[in-house]
Amino acid sequence: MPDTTQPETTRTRSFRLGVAGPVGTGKSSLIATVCRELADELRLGVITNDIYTDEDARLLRSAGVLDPERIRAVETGACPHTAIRDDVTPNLIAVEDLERDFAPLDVVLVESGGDNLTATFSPALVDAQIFVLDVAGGGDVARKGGPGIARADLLVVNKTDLAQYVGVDVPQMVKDAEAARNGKPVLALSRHDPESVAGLKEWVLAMTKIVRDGGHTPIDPGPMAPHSHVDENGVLISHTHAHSH
Ligand SMILES: Nc1nc2c(ncn2[C@@H]2O[C@H](COP(=O)(O)OP(=O)(O)OP(=O)(O)O)[C@@H](O)[C@H]2O)c(=O)[nH]1
Repeated sequence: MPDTTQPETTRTRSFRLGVAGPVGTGKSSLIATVCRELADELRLGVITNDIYTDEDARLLRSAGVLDPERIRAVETGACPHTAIRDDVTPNLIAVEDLERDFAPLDVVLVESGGDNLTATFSPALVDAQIFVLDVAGGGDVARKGGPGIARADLLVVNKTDLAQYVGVDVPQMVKDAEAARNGKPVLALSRHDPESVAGLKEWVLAMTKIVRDGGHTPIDPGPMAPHSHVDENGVLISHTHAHSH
């Protein structure tokens, strides 16, 4: 018997958690880790965003960490931040379809396409967001700031196992990140370090509870910085201010 004592929204609406960050910092791997660690405790779904392919979704399905049908891809066909900030409709439809098909889901993880340091999710799409950096991008990245680094709900400094090979001082990088974030949490993570993986698991569980209890207000980390990129026809597109597309 369906539970008719609760309003529709609370029965089908999941905690929507965005994962953004520059190309290759480990967003898909982090989502795979969350699924591996929490699939027994939480009912999970995943939406990936790629520009032209469903590669990230296929990679996650092949990792065998979640029922493959709970992992769906949105092909953005445009620069990744458009689909997570400016026109979130295809992503919202994908999230709502997943929530309906597998109701009730506890958490839907939405992976952004790899972009630059400035891409963050709109609060219209996700309730909270993780921004992922990695040590291989250089120890000074955290100091450079940007909306994701400064205001995402969690900043992850990933692949700490590689720090020794790229000459990065992880505690210093974390300290710099904390200084840029006004007390918001920073997690040094490596999938090879069980203690750090436990820290990630703990954060997701705690945030799930806070969002479920209505104790969290989604925030917009801030507008895009001016940037340019080449579209599929090789034409240079410049976005010179926050709302240029
Ligand atoms: N050494 C190490 N490598 C990692 C770790 N996490 C991810 N990687 C590797 O980093 C590379 C990129 O990881 P992905 O998870 O595909 O990164 P992504 O951010 O999803 O990449 P895009 O979707 O292309 O932006 C892969 O070769 C991963 O195996 C980690 O904790 N330690």
